Amino acid sequence: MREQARVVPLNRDDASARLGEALRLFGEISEGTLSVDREARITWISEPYCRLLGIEDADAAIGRPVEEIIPESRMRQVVETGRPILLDLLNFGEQHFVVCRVPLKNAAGEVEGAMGFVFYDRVDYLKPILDRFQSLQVKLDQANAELARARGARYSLSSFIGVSPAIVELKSTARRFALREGAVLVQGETGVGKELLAHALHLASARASGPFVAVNMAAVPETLLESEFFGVAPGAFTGAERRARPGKFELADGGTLFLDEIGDMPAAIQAKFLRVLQEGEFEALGSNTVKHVNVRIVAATSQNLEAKVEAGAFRADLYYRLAVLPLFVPALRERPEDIPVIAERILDDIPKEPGFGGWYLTDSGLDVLLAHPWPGNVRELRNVLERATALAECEALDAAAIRRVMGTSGEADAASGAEAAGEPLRLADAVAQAEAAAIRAALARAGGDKSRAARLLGVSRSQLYAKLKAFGDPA
Ligand SMILES: Nc1ncnc2c1ncn2[C@@H]1O[C@H](COP(=O)(O)OP(=O)(O)OP(=O)(O)O)[C@@H](O)[C@H]1O
Repeated sequence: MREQARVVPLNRDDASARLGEALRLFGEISEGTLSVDREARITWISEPYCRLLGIEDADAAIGRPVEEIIPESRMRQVVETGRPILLDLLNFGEQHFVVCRVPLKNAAGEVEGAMGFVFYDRVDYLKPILDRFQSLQVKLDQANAELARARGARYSLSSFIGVSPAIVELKSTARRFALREGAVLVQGETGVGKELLAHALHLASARASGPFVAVNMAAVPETLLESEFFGVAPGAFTGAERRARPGKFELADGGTLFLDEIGDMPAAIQAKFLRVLQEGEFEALGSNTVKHVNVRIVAATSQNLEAKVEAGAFRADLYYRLAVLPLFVPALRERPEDIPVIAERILDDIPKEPGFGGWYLTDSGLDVLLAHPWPGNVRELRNVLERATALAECEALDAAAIRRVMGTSGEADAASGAEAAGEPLRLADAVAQAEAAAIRAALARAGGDKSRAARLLGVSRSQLYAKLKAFGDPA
């Protein structure tokens, strides 16, 4: 038996009597009823509604602000605006209710409170819409969970391998910096693990459960950087971009925004960026609404940013904002004691052949690694080991197995490995070798500045970046 709603007597005149009758009817078909006073404090709640909400003592709810009992309630909005919300979905924990909320007014038209009616899925005609809503909600939750996983940081400080005094000290400084809120600037040659360190900083910070969002300045075409960072308001452009799109700042709200290759940030974006760092606010493209975000910045560069500032190619004020907490990752050749431990970890991660015990370096193999200058640092070391294991005949990697994939120039190159092994050189490999050589020469002439190197090569920054990624060894 459904309980009759005990509606406040409203028979002061005909109109209020009719309203009272309507409310009673609503109360009869609804599966829960609630009333609040003009301060949105609960004045009455029906027993079925208490059961739906899992409330044992209805009296204990009386007099409490409605949000204390139903956090997502919008009854306060109804008493504040005097306008009903005739059809709405209310989330309560895992449950979703269809609700209807109406204001209660006195003869003078003043709001005295509000009534809310709840319809659960036992009401047949609501079942299809609730089922559909619930299945969409499940899909949305799954998509959000996947997105959060993809955006989350993957590497903690324990994945940053190193036993050299420089790395031990770097990790201890990073641990302290992680707990602070200032921007971190990670500097070091390409492939030394700056991105890995950025992930680790995020995971060791109070923001660890928030998003980790990365943007590579060199990989995004200059014309798209602004929308990438600040997002696009609905209708900002015609055609494909008609829909709103959040920018990386918004996506990183409550977490960390990692800016890789910060030295490549175009001057036009630098000014806008500085404003966000100073004021914590920005406007999406095509919008004049200011958005506020709480984002921690971790930036990385393999260029000498101070020299860029002196040359006027990077704003000094932005540099000081970014380099509040500076970290420097030394090159691999300056810490040879890290090579055996990093190599061991990399080999552990490489899938083993069935029946194999696992990859390992012989003394002569290790000597070759120790003698190499590693211009591409740990990334190059990883590539060498991956290639060596791909071509190796047994699990022991000796000097010959390593040299074979290092090429005569001492750099990792699968094609030259094949050549050395007497295998025919495919045209694609030959082209790739020539491209890699041209890129290395351009990077050397440009002092590691990828924008300049791209100009020298006559390609865009993003094209150069794509090539570097494809070669796996940008040095
Ligand atoms: N200390 C380390 N321990 C384990 N792996 C490492 C270490 N340093 C770097 N690596 C690995 O080397 C590769 C390159 O690292 P990462 O991309 O972080 O370098 P980077 O300095 O950001 O390079 P770039 O400047 O080219 O973007 C990654 O596969 C990373 O996991």
